[in-house]
Amino acid sequence: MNTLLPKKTKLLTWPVLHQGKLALTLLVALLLSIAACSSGMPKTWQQVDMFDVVGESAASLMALFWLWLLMISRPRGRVTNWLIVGTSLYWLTTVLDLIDEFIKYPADMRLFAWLESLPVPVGMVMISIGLVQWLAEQQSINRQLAQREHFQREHQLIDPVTQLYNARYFMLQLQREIALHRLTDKPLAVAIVDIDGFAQLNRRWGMAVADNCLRSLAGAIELRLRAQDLACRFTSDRFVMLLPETTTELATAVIDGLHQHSEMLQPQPLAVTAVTINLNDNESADELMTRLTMRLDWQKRCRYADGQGAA
Ligand SMILES: Nc1nc2c(ncn2[C@@H]2O[C@H](COP(=O)(O)OP(=O)(O)OP(=O)(O)O)[C@@H](O)[C@H]2O)c(=O)[nH]1
Repeated sequence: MNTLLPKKTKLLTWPVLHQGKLALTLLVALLLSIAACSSGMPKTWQQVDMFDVVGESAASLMALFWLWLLMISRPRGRVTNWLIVGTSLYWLTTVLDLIDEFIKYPADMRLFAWLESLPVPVGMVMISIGLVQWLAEQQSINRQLAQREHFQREHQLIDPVTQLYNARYFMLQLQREIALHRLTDKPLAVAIVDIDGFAQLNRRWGMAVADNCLRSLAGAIELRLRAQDLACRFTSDRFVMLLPETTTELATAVIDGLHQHSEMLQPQPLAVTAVTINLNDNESADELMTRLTMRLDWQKRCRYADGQGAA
């Protein structure tokens, strides 16, 4: 079952936006009916063809229903005007057609015969123009919706605190870079940076200060990267860097610089543990990241054992 469809369509909504057009159409229908009835003589019951009456009534009711649907569903505008005026013309001719079943006009009176037939093609042409413009309008709306959806998808990949891309985006880019690495065989390095004692920093200074620390570190990381590199927030206090065409020596220099930078950060100096590794042959993105985080955890244990990390 399609759960996107509304459970109940409200057909009895008053067409607030088009009540002027509705009133005008009904007034014209009334005037035409009075003019038609007063211009001819009523037919006897023997002259009335009930099959025709049923057919004409159904056509008239359906046209009125289409008009109503347009009026309750469409906004004001050019496309709507084409559709409503065209459908109104068509409906008015069906009303005259129905009256014609009960009224016999004088033989020399051609006016109502014309009014019954001429507005039909005009109305049909207007409806067709409206439908073509409706199609163009719908395509434009679809394009806008697609752009909005793309924008939202992009924003789901961005960490709201640091405005860096998140882990999901990092993994997508890593897979892409690994595929490129296999073609070019150029070195590919990844680095991970973890703040020491971030939970304690949170407890001591509060969330707002801790968030500022995350932003400062994110800024410091971005400062050290080249245009082709990528930095992302990986988990709570962990950042990852993707460093294409980078040897271990170069990547180590980047994270050494980051150590110095983080110790001078405002509002709070940070101690960080950082590790970098290069992609091995035939290694997948997941395997690379598992190796990287295992190396980081080992490094943290060593730092804490040496008394360098936070308590
Ligand atoms: N301010 C802030 N804190 C966060 C955010 N996301 C996660 N945290 C907190 O970050 C802390 C991370 O704790 P841990 O993973 O133990 O990190 P740690 O205290 O640095 O421990 P080690 O990594 O072993 O040094 C937790 O207290 C989380 O509640 C965030 O967006 N902002």
